[in-house]
Amino acid sequence: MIAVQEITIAILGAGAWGASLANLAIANGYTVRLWSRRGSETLKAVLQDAQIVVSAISMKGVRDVVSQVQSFPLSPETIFVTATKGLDPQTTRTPSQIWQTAFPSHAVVVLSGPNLSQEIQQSLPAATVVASSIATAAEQAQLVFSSPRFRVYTNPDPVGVELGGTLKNVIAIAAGVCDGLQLGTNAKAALVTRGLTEIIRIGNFWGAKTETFYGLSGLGDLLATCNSPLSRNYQVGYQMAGGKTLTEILANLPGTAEGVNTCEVLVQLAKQQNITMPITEQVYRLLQGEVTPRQALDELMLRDIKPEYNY
Ligand SMILES: NC(=O)C1=CN([C@@H]2O[C@H](COP(=O)(O)OP(=O)(O)OC[C@H]3O[C@@H](n4cnc5c(N)ncnc54)[C@H](O)[C@@H]3O)[C@@H](O)[C@H]2O)C=CC1
Ligand SMILES: O=C(CO)COP(=O)(O)O
Repeated sequence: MIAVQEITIAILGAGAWGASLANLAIANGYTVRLWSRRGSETLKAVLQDAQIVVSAISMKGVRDVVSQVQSFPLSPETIFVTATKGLDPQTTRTPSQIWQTAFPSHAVVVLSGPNLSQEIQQSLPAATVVASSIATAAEQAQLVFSSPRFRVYTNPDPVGVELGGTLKNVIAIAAGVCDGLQLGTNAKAALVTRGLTEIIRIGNFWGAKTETFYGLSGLGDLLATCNSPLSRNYQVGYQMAGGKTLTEILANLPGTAEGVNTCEVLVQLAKQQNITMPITEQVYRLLQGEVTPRQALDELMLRDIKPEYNY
């Protein structure tokens, strides 16, 4: 068995999440090299001899970074761990699908869960999920990040785990609007629950398992993000309810709110595939400036009455 000090982990993306993941692995004794496009280390030097490559790049940079990584030699044993929560606007692919397509013979692991980075940086207790079709790769990622303050579960449904983290960002924008308009606890519960129904509906289209969405990376992350002012996506909705424009909000937001772009991709896909996503549609119209927060609420409340489920 290799000692952890001999395992080198390259972390790509030194934003809020990349830095948090680096600290977790360093605390466990791993050799960690952190790369950012504005940092002093080259990508080549960071990738040299890395057994595990973790990507915490925001979605807009993933395809570019993947193609840069492709130009360097890597051992066939190198495992990729992706922690990005977004969708590629051009292909509607998830980040793990992009990594897997570029590196078809490598194991790819998705890391996703209710993980607000500021809480993790304070060593508050949290749990997450590492998912891969290759169980040993997920187990290796589990060892890298597990600690008495960070409980890591394995899971065999990578696309389900990844989509849970990605799709909840759109519902978190709606939750921010709900709180910003002071619509109450009943409204919030209804929104989050119907949001989960919407997530499952489109997630199933992608081939994700329904049960995965009831776990940490689905319901867990939905609850965390829809209830915390630390969430950037929640902040987008909350501040829009307060009358700010999207441009004003994004100009002052610390880091990335992936839900804004994810929403656009989802609306297109839902239209193409005839999938009903009323909350996502209203979030999209709000972000586009087509409706006010109050009009979006009315549109949702005045939809045709119907059964809760089509059993
Ligand atoms: N902050 C959080 O609490 C969590 C964030 N995430 C996800 O992790 C991802 C990153 O989030 P944060 O670290 O918070 O964002 P951030 O905005 O703090 O950092 C983004 C990182 O991506 C890099 N990047 C962006 N475009 C790039 C490009 N074209 N080429 C190279 N690098 C590029 C930036 O330089 C930066 O290092 C997002 O998908 C987010 O949804 C996941 C879990 C928790
Ligand atoms: O994904 C997250 C928590 O799990 C972070 O949420 P935000 O990107 O909305 O800040």
